[in-house]
Amino acid sequence: MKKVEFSPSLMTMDLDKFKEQITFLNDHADSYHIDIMDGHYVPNITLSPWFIEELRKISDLPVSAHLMVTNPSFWVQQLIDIKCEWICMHAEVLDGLAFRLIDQIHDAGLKAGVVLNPETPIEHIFPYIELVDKITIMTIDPGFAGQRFIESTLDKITALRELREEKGYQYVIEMDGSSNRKSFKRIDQAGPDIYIVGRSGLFGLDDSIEKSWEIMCRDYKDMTGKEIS
Ligand SMILES: O=C(CO)[C@H](O)[C@H](O)[C@H](O)COP(=O)(O)O
Ligand SMILES: [Co+2]
Repeated sequence: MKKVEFSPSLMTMDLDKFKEQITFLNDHADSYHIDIMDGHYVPNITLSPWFIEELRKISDLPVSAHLMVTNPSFWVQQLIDIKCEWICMHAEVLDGLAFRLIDQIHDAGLKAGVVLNPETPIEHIFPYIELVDKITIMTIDPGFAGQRFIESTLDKITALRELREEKGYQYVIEMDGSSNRKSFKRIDQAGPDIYIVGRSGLFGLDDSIEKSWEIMCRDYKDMTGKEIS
């Protein structure tokens, strides 16, 4: 059974404890989730390629950029330039661009992901599903932490797992949005490979990142019976 991975969403970390939290998470998390928003695709602005370069000064963990932007071509090149391991684009802004950008990311030796909003069906990406390395299912409306968990989106995770099994596709499945004690059980039943954990599932649990991680592990075990190794 492949190990489930946990990827902290650093837009929800405590920036006044940046070095302390990253130093601890380097030994516990599987990767970092970096939300890049342009204030247009979503009404918010958060992290950036510059933030990734600052992070890389004290971390070697893989970085996955979640692009919530209207013009992905602009941001993809910037992320290629800094060799961001995973570049994940919203399917809703890829019409006429998907094959070109996925090729561009792969030609740079990096991994291409696609992200689906709650109302976007998995059928939307069928034309290029066999090309992507990761599919992220938004379990909330994008743009902010603390949003309502949309349970019906979990059906897409189950469908993607079954499709991967049936067709032999290679993508990993990631969930993004309000994963925490209240939702872990239902998310686990859907079966993603990667959990994004943000304020509600990790950083907001305690003032100490060590304690927050301990509480998250306890919450996950209480709700799923599984250890976060
Ligand atoms: O994409 C995002 C928001 O649009 C973020 O990666 C996460 O969903 C967000 O950080 C989740 O935080 P929460 O406290 O679990 O809501
Ligand atoms: Co995200």
